[in-house]
Amino acid sequence: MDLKTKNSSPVLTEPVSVNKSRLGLPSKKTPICPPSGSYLTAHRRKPRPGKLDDVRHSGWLDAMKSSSPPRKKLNKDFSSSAEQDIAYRTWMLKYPSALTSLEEITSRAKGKKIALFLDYDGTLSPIVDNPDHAYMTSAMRTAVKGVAKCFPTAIISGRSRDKVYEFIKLTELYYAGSHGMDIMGPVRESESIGDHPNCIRSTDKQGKEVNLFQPASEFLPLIDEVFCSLVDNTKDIKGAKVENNKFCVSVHYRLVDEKSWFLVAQRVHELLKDYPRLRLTHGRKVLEIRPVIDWNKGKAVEFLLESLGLSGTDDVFPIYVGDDRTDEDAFKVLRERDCGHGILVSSVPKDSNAFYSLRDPSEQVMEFLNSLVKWKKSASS
Ligand SMILES: O=P(O)(O)OC[C@H]1O[C@H](O[C@H]2O[C@H](CO)[C@@H](O)[C@H](O)[C@H]2O)[C@H](O)[C@@H](O)[C@@H]1O
Repeated sequence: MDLKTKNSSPVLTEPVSVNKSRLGLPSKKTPICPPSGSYLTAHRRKPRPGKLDDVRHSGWLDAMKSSSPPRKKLNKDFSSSAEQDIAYRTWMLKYPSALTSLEEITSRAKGKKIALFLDYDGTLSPIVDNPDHAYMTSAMRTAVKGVAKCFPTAIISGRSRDKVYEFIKLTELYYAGSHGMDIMGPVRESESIGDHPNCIRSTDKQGKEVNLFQPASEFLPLIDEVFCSLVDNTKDIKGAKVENNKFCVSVHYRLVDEKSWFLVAQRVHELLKDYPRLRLTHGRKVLEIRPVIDWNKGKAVEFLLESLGLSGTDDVFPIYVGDDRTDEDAFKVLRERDCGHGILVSSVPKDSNAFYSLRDPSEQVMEFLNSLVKWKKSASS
Protein backbone atom coordinates (compact mmCIF):
# COMPACT_ATOMS: atom_id res chain seq x y z
CA MET A 1 0.00 0.00 0.00
CA ASP A 2 1.49 3.31 -1.01
CA LEU A 3 0.73 5.96 1.56
CA LYS A 4 3.17 8.53 0.25
CA THR A 5 1.06 10.58 -2.08
CA LYS A 6 -1.91 12.79 -1.40
CA ASN A 7 -3.82 10.69 -3.93
CA SER A 8 -3.72 7.87 -1.44
CA SER A 9 -5.82 9.88 1.01
CA PRO A 10 -8.79 7.78 2.05
CA VAL A 11 -11.07 10.83 2.11
CA LEU A 12 -13.30 10.57 -0.93
CA THR A 13 -14.25 13.47 -3.14
CA GLU A 14 -17.37 15.07 -1.79
CA PRO A 15 -20.71 14.26 -3.42
CA VAL A 16 -22.14 16.99 -5.69
CA SER A 17 -25.13 17.93 -3.58
CA VAL A 18 -23.32 18.43 -0.31
CA ASN A 19 -24.68 21.10 1.97
CA LYS A 20 -21.52 23.03 2.83
CA SER A 21 -22.71 23.85 6.34
CA ARG A 22 -22.62 20.13 7.06
CA LEU A 23 -19.03 19.62 6.10
CA GLY A 24 -17.37 20.18 9.39
CA LEU A 25 -18.59 23.17 11.33
CA PRO A 26 -21.02 22.33 14.08
CA SER A 27 -24.40 23.80 13.28
CA LYS A 28 -25.96 26.40 15.56
CA LYS A 29 -28.88 24.05 16.01
CA THR A 30 -26.71 21.40 17.66
CA PRO A 31 -28.43 20.30 20.85
CA ILE A 32 -26.59 20.44 24.16
CA CYS A 33 -24.88 17.14 24.43
CA PRO A 34 -23.70 14.86 27.22
CA PRO A 35 -19.94 14.31 27.44
CA SER A 36 -18.34 12.42 24.59
CA GLY A 37 -18.46 8.65 25.08
CA SER A 38 -21.48 8.72 27.32
CA TYR A 39 -24.82 7.11 26.67
CA LEU A 40 -28.28 8.38 27.14
CA THR A 41 -31.25 6.18 27.77
CA ALA A 42 -34.70 7.59 28.27
CA HIS A 43 -38.22 6.30 28.26
CA ARG A 44 -40.23 9.20 26.89
CA ARG A 45 -42.29 8.76 23.73
CA LYS A 46 -42.11 11.60 21.30
CA PRO A 47 -43.64 11.04 17.87
CA ARG A 48 -41.36 12.29 15.10
CA PRO A 49 -41.70 12.52 11.38
CA GLY A 50 -40.23 9.78 9.19
CA LYS A 51 -41.58 7.31 6.68
CA LEU A 52 -41.77 3.63 7.49
CA ASP A 53 -41.54 2.94 3.75
CA ASP A 54 -38.13 4.60 3.63
CA VAL A 55 -36.59 2.14 6.04
CA ARG A 56 -38.44 -0.82 4.53
CA HIS A 57 -37.45 -0.05 0.97
CA SER A 58 -33.87 0.67 1.85
CA GLY A 59 -33.67 -2.80 3.41
CA TRP A 60 -32.68 -1.37 6.79
CA LEU A 61 -35.39 -3.20 8.70
CA ASP A 62 -34.53 -6.55 7.15
CA ALA A 63 -30.86 -6.00 7.92
CA MET A 64 -31.73 -5.10 11.50
CA LYS A 65 -33.81 -8.23 11.89
CA SER A 66 -31.08 -10.49 10.60
CA SER A 67 -28.42 -8.86 12.76
CA SER A 68 -27.02 -11.06 15.50
CA PRO A 69 -30.19 -13.18 15.66
CA PRO A 70 -30.78 -15.63 18.44
CA ARG A 71 -29.73 -19.15 17.47
CA LYS A 72 -33.25 -20.53 17.21
CA LYS A 73 -34.35 -17.74 14.86
CA LEU A 74 -31.41 -18.02 12.52
CA ASN A 75 -31.86 -21.72 12.33
CA LYS A 76 -35.62 -21.63 11.91
CA ASP A 77 -35.37 -24.25 9.19
CA PHE A 78 -33.85 -26.69 11.66
CA SER A 79 -36.26 -27.38 14.46
CA SER A 80 -34.31 -29.59 16.85
CA SER A 81 -30.96 -28.89 18.43
CA ALA A 82 -29.62 -32.04 16.74
CA GLU A 83 -30.52 -30.54 13.37
CA GLN A 84 -28.89 -27.25 14.35
CA ASP A 85 -25.81 -29.18 15.26
CA ILE A 86 -25.75 -30.91 11.89
CA ALA A 87 -26.17 -27.52 10.16
CA TYR A 88 -23.22 -26.14 12.14
CA ARG A 89 -21.05 -29.17 11.40
CA THR A 90 -21.89 -28.96 7.71
CA TRP A 91 -20.97 -25.28 7.74
CA MET A 92 -17.68 -26.19 9.42
CA LEU A 93 -16.71 -28.24 6.40
CA LYS A 94 -16.33 -24.88 4.65
CA TYR A 95 -14.97 -23.01 7.70
CA PRO A 96 -13.07 -25.62 9.72
CA SER A 97 -12.28 -25.05 13.37
CA ALA A 98 -9.05 -23.10 13.80
CA LEU A 99 -8.41 -25.25 16.86
CA THR A 100 -8.53 -28.60 15.11
CA SER A 101 -6.68 -27.02 12.16
CA LEU A 102 -3.90 -25.61 14.33
CA GLU A 103 -1.28 -27.91 12.85
CA GLU A 104 -2.27 -26.90 9.34
CA ILE A 105 -2.17 -23.19 10.26
CA THR A 106 1.17 -23.36 12.05
CA SER A 107 2.78 -25.41 9.30
CA ARG A 108 1.79 -22.67 6.81
CA ALA A 109 3.13 -20.04 9.20
CA LYS A 110 6.40 -21.89 9.76
CA GLY A 111 9.41 -19.68 9.04
CA LYS A 112 7.16 -16.63 8.68
CA LYS A 113 6.44 -13.76 11.04
CA ILE A 114 2.97 -14.06 12.49
CA ALA A 115 1.13 -10.78 13.07
CA LEU A 116 -2.07 -11.05 15.04
CA PHE A 117 -5.13 -8.83 14.65
CA LEU A 118 -7.98 -9.15 17.12
CA ASP A 119 -11.43 -7.63 17.15
CA TYR A 120 -12.81 -6.89 20.64
CA ASP A 121 -16.60 -7.28 21.07
CA GLY A 122 -17.79 -10.81 20.37
CA THR A 123 -14.17 -11.95 19.92
CA LEU A 124 -12.33 -11.23 23.15
CA SER A 125 -15.46 -10.49 25.18
CA PRO A 126 -18.86 -12.12 24.87
CA ILE A 127 -21.76 -10.09 23.48
CA VAL A 128 -23.78 -8.67 26.37
CA ASP A 129 -26.85 -6.43 26.54
CA ASN A 130 -25.08 -3.38 27.92
CA PRO A 131 -22.09 -2.25 25.83
CA ASP A 132 -20.57 -0.68 28.94
CA HIS A 133 -20.36 -4.10 30.56
CA ALA A 134 -18.52 -5.95 27.80
CA TYR A 135 -15.64 -6.97 30.04
CA MET A 136 -13.05 -9.53 29.07
CA THR A 137 -12.12 -12.13 31.65
CA SER A 138 -8.74 -11.99 33.35
CA ALA A 139 -7.96 -15.38 31.78
CA MET A 140 -8.55 -13.85 28.35
CA ARG A 141 -6.40 -10.84 29.27
CA THR A 142 -3.59 -13.24 30.23
CA ALA A 143 -4.00 -15.10 26.93
CA VAL A 144 -3.86 -11.85 24.91
CA LYS A 145 -0.82 -10.71 26.87
CA GLY A 146 0.78 -14.08 26.13
CA VAL A 147 0.34 -13.81 22.35
CA ALA A 148 1.47 -10.19 22.36
CA LYS A 149 4.78 -11.31 23.88
CA CYS A 150 5.27 -13.76 21.01
CA PHE A 151 3.89 -11.85 18.00
CA PRO A 152 3.12 -8.23 17.09
CA THR A 153 -0.54 -7.96 18.11
CA ALA A 154 -3.12 -5.27 17.38
CA ILE A 155 -6.70 -4.71 18.45
CA ILE A 156 -8.99 -3.43 15.71
CA SER A 157 -12.32 -2.35 17.14
CA GLY A 158 -15.40 -0.35 16.25
CA ARG A 159 -15.19 1.29 19.66
CA SER A 160 -13.18 4.42 20.31
CA ARG A 161 -9.50 3.65 20.84
CA ASP A 162 -9.59 4.98 24.40
CA LYS A 163 -12.60 2.91 25.33
CA VAL A 164 -11.26 -0.36 23.96
CA TYR A 165 -7.99 0.31 25.78
CA GLU A 166 -9.95 0.80 29.02
CA PHE A 167 -11.41 -2.69 28.58
CA ILE A 168 -8.16 -4.42 27.66
CA LYS A 169 -5.60 -2.38 29.58
CA LEU A 170 -2.56 -4.03 28.00
CA THR A 171 0.32 -1.84 26.94
CA GLU A 172 1.91 -4.63 24.89
CA LEU A 173 -0.59 -4.15 22.03
CA TYR A 174 -1.26 -1.72 19.20
CA TYR A 175 -4.75 -0.25 19.14
CA ALA A 176 -6.96 0.82 16.25
CA GLY A 177 -10.33 2.28 17.27
CA SER A 178 -13.34 3.58 15.30
CA HIS A 179 -13.20 0.66 12.84
CA GLY A 180 -9.56 1.43 12.07
CA MET A 181 -10.01 5.19 11.66
CA ASP A 182 -7.89 5.90 14.74
CA ILE A 183 -4.65 3.94 14.74
CA MET A 184 -1.84 4.24 17.23
CA GLY A 185 1.04 2.31 15.74
CA PRO A 186 4.79 2.07 15.91
CA VAL A 187 7.05 4.79 14.55
CA ARG A 188 8.86 3.86 11.35
CA GLU A 189 11.50 6.30 10.28
CA SER A 190 11.73 7.48 6.66
CA GLU A 191 8.90 5.30 5.42
CA SER A 192 5.75 6.31 3.56
CA ILE A 193 3.61 6.02 6.71
CA GLY A 194 5.20 8.97 8.50
CA ASP A 195 4.76 11.21 5.44
CA HIS A 196 1.05 10.67 5.20
CA PRO A 197 -1.00 13.87 5.71
CA ASN A 198 -3.27 12.21 8.28
CA CYS A 199 -0.40 10.79 10.28
CA ILE A 200 1.16 12.65 13.19
CA ARG A 201 3.87 11.81 15.68
CA SER A 202 2.53 11.46 19.21
CA THR A 203 3.24 9.68 22.49
CA ASP A 204 1.31 6.82 24.06
CA LYS A 205 0.20 6.48 27.68
CA GLN A 206 3.70 5.35 28.67
CA GLY A 207 5.30 8.33 26.93
CA LYS A 208 6.65 6.15 24.08
CA GLU A 209 6.81 7.80 20.65
CA VAL A 210 4.10 6.52 18.31
CA ASN A 211 2.45 7.32 15.00
CA LEU A 212 -1.15 8.43 15.25
CA PHE A 213 -3.11 7.90 12.05
CA GLN A 214 -6.60 9.42 11.88
CA PRO A 215 -7.79 9.45 8.27
CA ALA A 216 -11.19 10.89 9.23
CA SER A 217 -9.93 13.66 11.51
CA GLU A 218 -11.78 16.36 9.57
CA PHE A 219 -15.07 14.62 10.44
CA LEU A 220 -14.67 15.00 14.18
CA PRO A 221 -16.99 18.05 14.60
CA LEU A 222 -19.53 16.45 12.29
CA ILE A 223 -19.54 13.19 14.23
CA ASP A 224 -19.96 15.08 17.51
CA GLU A 225 -22.88 16.98 16.01
CA VAL A 226 -24.54 13.80 14.78
CA PHE A 227 -23.95 12.09 18.12
CA CYS A 228 -25.73 14.92 19.95
CA SER A 229 -28.61 14.94 17.47
CA LEU A 230 -29.06 11.18 17.74
CA VAL A 231 -29.03 11.27 21.52
CA ASP A 232 -31.81 13.82 21.29
CA ASN A 233 -33.72 12.12 18.45
CA THR A 234 -33.83 8.72 20.11
CA LYS A 235 -34.35 9.67 23.73
CA ASP A 236 -38.02 8.71 23.59
CA ILE A 237 -37.25 5.18 22.35
CA LYS A 238 -37.01 2.91 25.36
CA GLY A 239 -33.77 0.95 25.39
CA ALA A 240 -32.05 2.87 22.58
CA LYS A 241 -28.46 3.84 23.31
CA VAL A 242 -26.20 6.12 21.37
CA GLU A 243 -22.46 5.64 21.73
CA ASN A 244 -19.82 8.11 20.63
CA ASN A 245 -16.95 6.13 19.13
CA LYS A 246 -15.00 9.26 18.19
CA PHE A 247 -14.95 8.87 14.39
CA CYS A 248 -18.22 6.96 14.23
CA VAL A 249 -21.45 6.74 16.17
CA SER A 250 -23.24 3.57 17.27
CA VAL A 251 -27.00 3.46 17.76
CA HIS A 252 -27.76 0.34 19.79
CA TYR A 253 -31.19 -1.29 19.60
CA ARG A 254 -30.46 -4.59 21.39
CA LEU A 255 -32.63 -3.48 24.31
CA VAL A 256 -35.35 -1.86 22.19
CA ASP A 257 -38.60 -3.80 21.81
CA GLU A 258 -38.59 -5.29 18.30
CA LYS A 259 -41.85 -3.47 17.56
CA SER A 260 -39.96 -0.17 17.89
CA TRP A 261 -36.94 -1.03 15.75
CA PHE A 262 -38.49 0.77 12.81
CA LEU A 263 -38.51 3.93 14.94
CA VAL A 264 -34.78 3.64 15.53
CA ALA A 265 -34.26 3.08 11.80
CA GLN A 266 -36.49 6.02 10.88
CA ARG A 267 -34.72 8.46 13.17
CA VAL A 268 -31.29 7.49 11.87
CA HIS A 269 -32.48 7.39 8.26
CA GLU A 270 -34.06 10.85 8.52
CA LEU A 271 -30.96 12.33 10.10
CA LEU A 272 -28.59 10.85 7.53
CA LYS A 273 -30.52 12.57 4.72
CA ASP A 274 -28.90 15.80 5.94
CA TYR A 275 -25.43 14.29 6.06
CA PRO A 276 -24.38 13.03 2.64
CA ARG A 277 -20.81 12.61 3.82
CA LEU A 278 -21.85 10.03 6.38
CA ARG A 279 -23.03 6.49 5.73
CA LEU A 280 -24.60 3.64 7.62
CA THR A 281 -23.32 0.14 8.29
CA HIS A 282 -25.01 -2.64 10.24
CA GLY A 283 -23.40 -4.39 13.19
CA ARG A 284 -24.72 -6.75 15.84
CA LYS A 285 -27.97 -5.07 16.92
CA VAL A 286 -26.37 -1.73 16.20
CA LEU A 287 -26.58 0.89 13.45
CA GLU A 288 -23.22 2.49 12.85
CA ILE A 289 -22.79 5.91 11.29
CA ARG A 290 -19.40 6.64 9.83
CA PRO A 291 -17.67 8.98 7.39
CA VAL A 292 -17.84 8.21 3.68
CA ILE A 293 -14.15 7.53 3.36
CA ASP A 294 -12.36 4.67 1.71
CA TRP A 295 -11.21 3.19 4.99
CA ASN A 296 -12.17 0.12 6.98
CA LYS A 297 -10.71 -2.63 9.16
CA GLY A 298 -9.06 -4.20 6.09
CA LYS A 299 -7.21 -0.97 5.28
CA ALA A 300 -6.25 -0.72 8.94
CA VAL A 301 -4.65 -4.18 8.76
CA GLU A 302 -2.68 -3.13 5.67
CA PHE A 303 -1.65 0.11 7.37
CA LEU A 304 -0.48 -1.68 10.50
CA LEU A 305 1.42 -4.30 8.52
CA GLU A 306 3.21 -1.49 6.74
CA SER A 307 3.88 0.34 10.04
CA LEU A 308 5.33 -2.85 11.47
CA GLY A 309 7.59 -3.26 8.47
CA LEU A 310 5.73 -6.43 7.54
CA SER A 311 4.16 -5.34 4.27
CA GLY A 312 5.24 -6.48 0.83
CA THR A 313 7.19 -9.45 2.14
CA ASP A 314 6.39 -13.11 1.63
CA ASP A 315 7.56 -14.04 5.08
CA VAL A 316 4.64 -12.52 6.99
CA PHE A 317 1.62 -14.48 8.13
CA PRO A 318 -1.22 -12.27 9.42
CA ILE A 319 -4.02 -13.86 11.41
CA TYR A 320 -7.20 -11.85 11.96
CA VAL A 321 -9.83 -13.05 14.44
CA GLY A 322 -13.25 -11.34 14.38
CA ASP A 323 -16.97 -11.96 14.60
CA ASP A 324 -18.69 -9.04 12.93
CA ARG A 325 -19.65 -7.86 9.45
CA THR A 326 -17.04 -5.09 9.74
CA ASP A 327 -14.36 -7.77 10.20
CA GLU A 328 -15.21 -9.14 6.75
CA ASP A 329 -13.20 -6.26 5.18
CA ALA A 330 -10.12 -7.56 6.96
CA PHE A 331 -10.83 -11.21 6.07
CA LYS A 332 -11.20 -10.10 2.45
CA VAL A 333 -7.85 -8.31 2.42
CA LEU A 334 -6.08 -11.42 3.70
CA ARG A 335 -7.89 -13.63 1.22
CA GLU A 336 -7.11 -11.32 -1.71
CA ARG A 337 -3.47 -10.97 -0.71
CA ASP A 338 -3.39 -14.74 -0.31
CA CYS A 339 -1.50 -14.18 2.88
CA GLY A 340 -2.40 -15.40 6.34
CA HIS A 341 -5.89 -16.32 7.45
CA GLY A 342 -9.11 -14.85 8.72
CA ILE A 343 -10.86 -16.66 11.55
CA LEU A 344 -14.56 -16.04 12.09
CA VAL A 345 -15.96 -16.30 15.61
CA SER A 346 -19.51 -17.56 15.28
CA SER A 347 -21.78 -20.06 16.96
CA VAL A 348 -24.13 -20.09 13.98
CA PRO A 349 -23.49 -20.79 10.30
CA LYS A 350 -22.91 -17.64 8.24
CA ASP A 351 -21.15 -16.75 5.02
CA SER A 352 -17.74 -15.23 5.46
CA ASN A 353 -14.47 -14.35 3.79
CA ALA A 354 -12.68 -16.05 6.65
CA PHE A 355 -10.92 -19.41 6.23
CA TYR A 356 -11.47 -20.90 9.66
CA SER A 357 -13.92 -20.58 12.53
CA LEU A 358 -14.08 -20.58 16.30
CA ARG A 359 -17.34 -21.07 18.13
CA ASP A 360 -17.08 -18.55 20.99
CA PRO A 361 -14.77 -16.02 22.66
CA SER A 362 -14.68 -17.38 26.19
CA GLU A 363 -13.43 -20.85 25.42
CA GLN A 364 -12.36 -21.31 21.84
CA VAL A 365 -10.71 -17.94 21.06
CA MET A 366 -8.82 -18.11 24.33
CA GLU A 367 -7.74 -21.70 23.68
CA PHE A 368 -6.60 -20.76 20.19
CA LEU A 369 -4.46 -17.88 21.50
CA ASN A 370 -2.94 -20.10 24.19
CA SER A 371 -2.24 -22.82 21.62
CA LEU A 372 -0.41 -20.34 19.37
CA VAL A 373 1.81 -19.34 22.29
CA LYS A 374 2.48 -22.98 23.12
CA TRP A 375 3.38 -23.71 19.50
CA LYS A 376 5.67 -20.67 19.28
CA LYS A 377 7.48 -21.63 22.47
CA SER A 378 7.94 -25.23 21.41
CA ALA A 379 9.06 -24.17 17.91
CA SER A 380 11.71 -21.83 19.27
CA SER A 381 13.01 -24.12 22.02
O1 LIG B 1 -15.35 -4.02 16.34
P1 LIG B 1 -15.83 -4.47 17.68
O2 LIG B 1 -14.78 -4.40 18.75
O3 LIG B 1 -16.47 -5.84 17.61
O4 LIG B 1 -16.96 -3.43 18.09
C1 LIG B 1 -18.22 -3.43 17.40
C2 LIG B 1 -19.27 -2.80 18.27
O5 LIG B 1 -19.19 -3.49 19.52
C3 LIG B 1 -19.98 -3.02 20.59
O6 LIG B 1 -21.34 -3.38 20.36
C4 LIG B 1 -21.56 -4.78 20.32
O7 LIG B 1 -21.21 -5.37 21.58
C5 LIG B 1 -22.00 -4.93 22.70
C6 LIG B 1 -21.43 -5.57 23.96
O8 LIG B 1 -21.42 -6.96 23.89
C7 LIG B 1 -23.46 -5.31 22.45
O9 LIG B 1 -24.27 -4.85 23.53
C8 LIG B 1 -23.93 -4.66 21.14
O10 LIG B 1 -25.25 -5.08 20.84
C9 LIG B 1 -23.01 -5.07 19.99
O11 LIG B 1 -23.35 -4.38 18.79
C10 LIG B 1 -19.82 -1.54 20.79
O12 LIG B 1 -20.69 -1.08 21.80
C11 LIG B 1 -19.99 -0.78 19.49
O13 LIG B 1 -19.71 0.59 19.71
C12 LIG B 1 -18.98 -1.32 18.50
O14 LIG B 1 -19.07 -0.63 17.27
